[in-house]
Amino acid sequence: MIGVTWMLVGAVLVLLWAYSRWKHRFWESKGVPTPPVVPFIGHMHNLLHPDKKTNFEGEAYYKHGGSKLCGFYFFHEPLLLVGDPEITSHIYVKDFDHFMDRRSFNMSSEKDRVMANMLTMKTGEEWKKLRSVMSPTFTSGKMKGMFPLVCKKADELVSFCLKEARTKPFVDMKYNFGRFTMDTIASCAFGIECNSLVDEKPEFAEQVESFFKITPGMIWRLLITSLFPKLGKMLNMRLSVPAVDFFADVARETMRARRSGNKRGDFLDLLLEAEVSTGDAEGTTALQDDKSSKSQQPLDELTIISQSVLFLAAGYDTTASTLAFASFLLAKHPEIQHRLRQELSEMVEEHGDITYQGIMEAKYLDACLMETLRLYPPTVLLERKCIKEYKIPGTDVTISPGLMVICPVYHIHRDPKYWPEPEEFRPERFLPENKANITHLTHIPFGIGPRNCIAMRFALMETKVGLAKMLLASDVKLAPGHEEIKTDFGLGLLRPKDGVNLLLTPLKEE
Ligand code: HEM
Repeated sequence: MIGVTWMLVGAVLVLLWAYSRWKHRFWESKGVPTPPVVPFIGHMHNLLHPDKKTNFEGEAYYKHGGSKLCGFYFFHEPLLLVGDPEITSHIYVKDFDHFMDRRSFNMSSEKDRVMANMLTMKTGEEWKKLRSVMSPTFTSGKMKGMFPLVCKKADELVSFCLKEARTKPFVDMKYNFGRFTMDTIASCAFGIECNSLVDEKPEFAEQVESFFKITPGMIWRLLITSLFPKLGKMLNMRLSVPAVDFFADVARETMRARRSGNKRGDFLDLLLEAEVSTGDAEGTTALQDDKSSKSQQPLDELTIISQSVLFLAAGYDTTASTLAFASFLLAKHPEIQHRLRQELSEMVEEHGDITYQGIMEAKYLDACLMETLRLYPPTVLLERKCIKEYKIPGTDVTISPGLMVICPVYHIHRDPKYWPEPEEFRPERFLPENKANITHLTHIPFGIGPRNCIAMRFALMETKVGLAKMLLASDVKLAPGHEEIKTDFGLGLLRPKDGVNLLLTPLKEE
């Protein structure tokens, strides 16, 4: 009897193994190279491990995919890594109607309603409608209107950093830039003064940090809800962090105050004005309602709150990390810092102050930021979901709806095929006279095509003002013992791991 049981167990295992082998032949059958695969789990152990993920994708990109195409498996689910710029231009731009969506998550818990309604999570027509309502926030006219506010916050940042430099052995610029970007986005988008640079315990900035901390619990919840959605629903598993509720309350209160108060012409007003008739916060959103899609989109409370929380989170980390990496690179390369300061001083001399036009025309400032974003793109991967069957141009590979396509931004940005001596910090690559040498779609820190970063103009203005004000006020050097930077790739976001510690020397009498 025991012998029969063991034989049955053995037969089941062999069948399961054969099934797994068959599933893992998907890419082979299409002629797409794949790194060695582990039965049942595929490449999941590498893809979910924050420390291994980027190296693994790099190895796949260069060694197996020849910088073009490479197949992965998340358990048995196939994913496609696309590095070739020509194919990328088809998938992300020309044939965007086949790849409009990003990955979807099974968010069945009531507590995930705010996250589930963010622009980043929306799909198809709903995404299109919401994006067109939100896009006017970032026209150049709106940017000019926000410029004085950004300058005010940058002045506060500079005086805070110089004050710290007098009393501390070094200044943690990642921490301070994070407070600056939090205050700036809260002020520009909502008129909220959260004073993160002044408060001893800045609540906004501390809450927002929890969005970016990966915990084992989070990974488990993600795994369970994606592999066993019914179990996730039964257990009412929440994917969003509790800080979402904190920011949702802030957005709700600000919205109510704004309805009865003055308009500022900011992001919140824009969304409130789109709310031409009252939506139902408890039910489906106006964007889901076909009857309401005639001309003007009435936005319901939930949609407005979700986008507000998204802006606070998205506006905080990406720009703060960019500024922190830029200040680190400039401290490491004093000759580049000197040249940049010279350009900035000439700009101030010509325009009398830091002006919108001056900042936008400063070519070396732009080149330094572009080179920082090449070496340290805050978003290391771009994802799209195939929504209609698609034959990849120039290949015999056809992919079906549901398949995820991944563009490895970080590795493309460091591919020696496109960037000679890719590890070197060389802003000249982006000066107007050299820009023609850059291969199209090999510098993509803000993403690609119609679903790229909606706030790119704002992010560039904010980082340029922050950096310019900082460098005009102070010389920056690496603090002893902090000559190298450690990076963290969790959740596909690249951030400095243990802060960016610099020595600041004021350039003017205080
Ligand atoms: C240096 C700063 C920033 C960088 C490098 C950056 C980068 C990106 C990237 C790579 C994407 C994905 C694009 C794609 O899939 O093709 C994205 C999307 C997005 N970003 Fe940014 N971002 C920055 C700042 C900001 C700021 C300040 C905000 C808000 C105020 C913001 C809001 C968004 C939103 C809402 C999306 C989703 C767009 C959509 O799905 O339609 N980003 N960003």
